[in-house]
Amino acid sequence: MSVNQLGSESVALATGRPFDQARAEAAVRELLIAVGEDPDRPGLLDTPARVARAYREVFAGLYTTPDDVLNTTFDEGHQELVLVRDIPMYSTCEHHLVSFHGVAHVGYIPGTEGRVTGLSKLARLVDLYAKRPQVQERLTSQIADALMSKLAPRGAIVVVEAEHLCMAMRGIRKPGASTTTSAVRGLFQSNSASRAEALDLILRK
Ligand SMILES: Nc1nc2c(ncn2[C@@H]2O[C@H](COP(=O)(O)OP(=O)(O)OP(=O)(O)O)[C@@H](O)[C@H]2O)c(=O)[nH]1
Ligand SMILES: [Zn+2]
Repeated sequence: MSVNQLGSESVALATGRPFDQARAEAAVRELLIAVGEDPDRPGLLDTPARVARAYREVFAGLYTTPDDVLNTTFDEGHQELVLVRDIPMYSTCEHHLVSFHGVAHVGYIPGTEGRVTGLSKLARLVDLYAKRPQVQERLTSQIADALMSKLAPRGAIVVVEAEHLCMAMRGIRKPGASTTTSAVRGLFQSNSASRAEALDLILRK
């Protein structure tokens, strides 16, 4: 079984520990008490278990590797850009544990053998890294680096556009502010014309 199916043997890559439902529930209950709530009132009785399950889902990428995702390649002989735009993306800011969300655009130029992967695998790769405590810059780079190491393309380009709820619902309170990050590798780094062409396709509305 693939570890990305979140089976009982799934363990976090960083710590080697599996998801601990009981511990997560206890932590949520404790948090409710800390903010002055009564976790035993009827509306909150099931909340710790529910939130723990939600966290397991939101952080599923802690238990998944690119090998689980980029496991299908086709020998298409395609030598030009492959680009999937506007992949919906929900991640979690590691500073405040609230969502940042938006879209990711993922492109690559296949290697000399022209091997390509399934289009859905690019979206799975975005999910894998988004479903971890993250910062947007690292999320963007990790997607590009995984593409380079697993597909050996001539180049990879990733652009993420997101709104950070930690900047919208609290703190500086600027809803609508959008952050764009890019990561370019290989040909897109060395050849400014290729980079400009891809960025034009990616950012064209
Ligand atoms: N570069 C970067 N910064 C982020 C990201 N997500 C959140 N941040 C920022 O992380 C910073 C954390 O700053 P701190 O001063 O430690 O925390 P804070 O007091 O809650 O900061 P404010 O949000 O300004 O109230 C904030 O400026 C956030 O906007 C991200 O993905 N990338
Ligand atoms: Zn934040």
